[in-house]
Amino acid sequence: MIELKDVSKSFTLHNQGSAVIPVMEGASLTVAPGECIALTGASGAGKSTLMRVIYGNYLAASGQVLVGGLDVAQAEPRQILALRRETLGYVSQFLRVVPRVPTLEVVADPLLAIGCERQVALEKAAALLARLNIPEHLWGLSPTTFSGGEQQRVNIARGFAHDYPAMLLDEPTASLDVQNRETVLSLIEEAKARGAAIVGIFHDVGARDRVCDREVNVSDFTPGVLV
Ligand SMILES: Nc1ncnc2c1ncn2[C@@H]1O[C@H](COP(=O)(O)OP(=O)(O)OP(=O)(O)O)[C@@H](O)[C@H]1O
Repeated sequence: MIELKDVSKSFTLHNQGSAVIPVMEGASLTVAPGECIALTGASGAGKSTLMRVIYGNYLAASGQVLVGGLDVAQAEPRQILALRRETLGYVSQFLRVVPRVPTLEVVADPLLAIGCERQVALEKAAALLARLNIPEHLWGLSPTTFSGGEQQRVNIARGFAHDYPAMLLDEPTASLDVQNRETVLSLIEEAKARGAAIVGIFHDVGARDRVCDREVNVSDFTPGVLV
């Protein structure tokens, strides 16, 4: 479902004499449907960069980045937008809040975007918000004024609204209390059970051990490092 073949990435610092910083070389990995892999490696090793390359935020310098058969490294912007709508979900650590849009709509939005019937989308959004302990009296309000933890849980609800075949999870359990952490781990297990291929960054070792089938150490892809 997700397959990287010999991917490299460098950054060109245009404001610093166009210095070129190679950050990744020979990155290859495969994630099968129903499998969850954890990206590991020291701070600065390139975990977030690899996730952004898969999501199409960063363009790989060479190699293939296949998600559901589409090579993200070669795809047109409209193909990447369709991929993100239908196939590839991304749960980042922070909610990008749109002012004035009620929480229920924020969560239902990915389902409405793929043509799901409105009532069905709102019901699924409500079920997720309830599971993640967002009090019902907040569902009609914009999450702009919510606490950090509440925004994080709204973001997770939104990320799991559509049953994406592939998902990227950036520290999905960071700073959650025990009960909500448990709910998120269950959501990940359910996504795996329905066949989602998942790549995640988990600093929570207990969470990683529970939901991840394998670890991929991105330090192995650091340029100049012999493996
Ligand atoms: N937009 C960018 N421009 C220039 N360099 C970048 C950019 N993004 C990342 N880097 C560099 O790429 C390297 C990898 O960074 P990355 O954020 O992927 O590491 P990480 O493993 O996710 O770290 P952490 O665990 O601290 O979040 C770092 O040296 C970083 O400075």
